[in-house]
Amino acid sequence: MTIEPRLLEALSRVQDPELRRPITELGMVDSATLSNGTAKVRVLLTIAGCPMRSTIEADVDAALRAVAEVQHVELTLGVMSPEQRAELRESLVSRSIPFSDPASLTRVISIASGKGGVGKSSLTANLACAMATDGLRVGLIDADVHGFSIPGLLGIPHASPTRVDEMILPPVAHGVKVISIGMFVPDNKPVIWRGPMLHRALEQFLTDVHFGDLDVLLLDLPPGTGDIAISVSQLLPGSELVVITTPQAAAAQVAERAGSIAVSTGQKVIGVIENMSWLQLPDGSTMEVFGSGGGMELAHRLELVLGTEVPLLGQVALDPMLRAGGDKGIPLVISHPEAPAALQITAIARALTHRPRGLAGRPLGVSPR
Ligand SMILES: Nc1ncnc2c1ncn2[C@@H]1O[C@H](COP(=O)(O)OP(=O)(O)OP(=O)(O)O)[C@@H](O)[C@H]1O
Repeated sequence: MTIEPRLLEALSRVQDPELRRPITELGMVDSATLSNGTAKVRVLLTIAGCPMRSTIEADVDAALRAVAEVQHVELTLGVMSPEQRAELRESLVSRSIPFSDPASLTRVISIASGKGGVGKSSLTANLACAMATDGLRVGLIDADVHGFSIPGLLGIPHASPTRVDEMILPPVAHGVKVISIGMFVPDNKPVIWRGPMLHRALEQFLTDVHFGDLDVLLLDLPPGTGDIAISVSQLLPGSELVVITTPQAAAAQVAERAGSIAVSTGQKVIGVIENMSWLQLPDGSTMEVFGSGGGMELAHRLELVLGTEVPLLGQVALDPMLRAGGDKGIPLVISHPEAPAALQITAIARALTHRPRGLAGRPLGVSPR
């Protein structure tokens, strides 16, 4: 195997679109020679039917043509042998959950709600896209076993992960690496597993799915205080919780239960988001369709229960375009980033990711009830 150093340098700038690592590090460059202005390169794909074949081909071609001495490119594509794939897998797959390592720099944030329909999944999808738009490396796990809506909200309702032997590569939508329990059950049927089955499924996701280095991992939890919330706290002890509510007093009371689960799981509740806070009318006035004050009330209640500071991270207006964006699979923060609701979500995303080391989630010195 010969690899010409100038070509190697150029090829090190080509990333495998799924593994997000330079192809030179993944053992994909089989040979690369340069003679009389012709670069002859052989690149090995991880699997025969690699869906990213043409992207890799184009990226390699462009990288080689950027080398001053190269006038012609002769690129051939091959496929890794089972031994080469095993070697690659060994280098990538860790048998433990990378995000539970105390040294992990990934911020893990679970999004919870007291009941369904408050916009938890819509906000999670938009928050993830807002973070990715800000240049962060974002993963999103749809753990809402009662209704896997995240792939649809992100425009990839039928996407399935790519498998390289036992390694699972998540599909990417709007710059977010997405995995959903729905991608592993036949016909996207709701899952009726409970307790240990769910725990095992989540554990497998977190271990086998290769997310690569992430800045943030968001989890869309099922509404209420179910088994998944407990599993998340056990499998990802460093994970933090955000609770979504609507402005209605009754909704805030139900949401308090979802937040106060943190007392027993030991998770930090880092804030509350109030969704559907008001509707902007054509004359410029606002209508509080679902009442007001629920977000603030929930934040106060959780502070009392948990004995830690729980800020209201923001309020998001009702916006028919947000609903339409969800139906089309293009989140509002992407399609209409200037819309008030999109700006509110982006501000919350920034508050979550650029949090100064404040009191949020830390004991206030008040005894929990
Ligand atoms: N701010 C908003 N403005 C307008 N529509 C919204 C807003 N937030 C959510 N919706 C709409 O409300 C409905 C419920 O939202 P979503 O499915 O995200 O809720 P959820 O809390 O995740 O529910 P579940 O947990 O039952 O899946 C959807 O049709 C969604 O488009």
